[in-house]
Amino acid sequence: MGSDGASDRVLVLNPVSGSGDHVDEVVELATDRGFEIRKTEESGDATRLAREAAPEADLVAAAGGDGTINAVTNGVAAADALESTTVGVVPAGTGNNFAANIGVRGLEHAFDVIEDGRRRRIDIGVANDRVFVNSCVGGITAAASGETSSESKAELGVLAYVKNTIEMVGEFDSLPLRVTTATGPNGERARAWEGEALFVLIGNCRRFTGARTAQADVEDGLLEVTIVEDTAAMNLLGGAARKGLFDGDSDCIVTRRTPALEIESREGAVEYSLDGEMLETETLHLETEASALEIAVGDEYRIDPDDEEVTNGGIV
Ligand SMILES: Nc1ncnc2c1ncn2[C@@H]1O[C@H](COP(=O)(O)OP(=O)(O)OP(=O)(O)O)[C@@H](O)[C@H]1O
Repeated sequence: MGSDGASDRVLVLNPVSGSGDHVDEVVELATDRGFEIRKTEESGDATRLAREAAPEADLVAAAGGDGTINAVTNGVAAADALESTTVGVVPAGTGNNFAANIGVRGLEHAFDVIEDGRRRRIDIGVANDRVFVNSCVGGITAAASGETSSESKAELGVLAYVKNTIEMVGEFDSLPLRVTTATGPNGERARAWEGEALFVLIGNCRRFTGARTAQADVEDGLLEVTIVEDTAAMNLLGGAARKGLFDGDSDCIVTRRTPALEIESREGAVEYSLDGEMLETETLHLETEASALEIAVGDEYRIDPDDEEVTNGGIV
């Protein structure tokens, strides 16, 4: 307890995330470590609970999946407390992509990390007026974003991800989009892409290309944009997943790194998934806020995931 009676550490617990069997263990671990526990009772509670807790708490932890982390971060941002409040991640969801990307391996490990781990200030993505930490995806991926199998295979590369999602969804419509990316930190020299997209994938902490690691550099002030044109789907459905495509080295995959972009639909509203939480809009403005969020990270978290010396667990 703080001197004014407010809790220094609050845990926002989603009791229905994942398979819902984490509650007893999380409550025990959190109680032992002096957390005040606030359980969600319905959809939307996590943001409100975090917003109420953040002005007083030094740390607000989110126990749930990526959607709960997203909600808690939005709550801390809404309280205007990102400067003063650290966010902790307790992975109790289905996919737990964000937790894996910041080196948090399980429930007990999460509390050890909060206790002893490093603190890093990472970028957040802002999509219209909402925050995301891991990724924002539009297209058929958005519809399938709750599915673990598709999520975990993202590490295999963008085409494996696309192929898997197509198989899961069964049918899809491509999106007529115009995507304008800023190439400089202040938005100068915009570049535009226009066409039929099967997916548009924007990674903050998460990358969709076939790189060695699924974690993107989340301290570089840039979003990693991957647009998959619908010709890629045709190739895939014909079984022609050519190897070169996995690196984005293809006519049908456009990749950009940018601090800001705008996606306009030329045919009505598009559904996007922000860390698994849905948003429907015709125009989406995305930008990074560099170093905006302080989080507790595990040993396996890499500032630069492409750094050869550290991608193999720190062994040179
Ligand atoms: N008490 C509750 N009852 C019903 N729904 C809830 C409750 N608390 C949160 N939710 C809903 O849970 C969703 C978030 O789930 P979350 O993403 O954390 O878990 P998951 O889907 O199991 O995991 P992952 O995203 O890692 O695959 C939100 O959309 C939110 O509306």
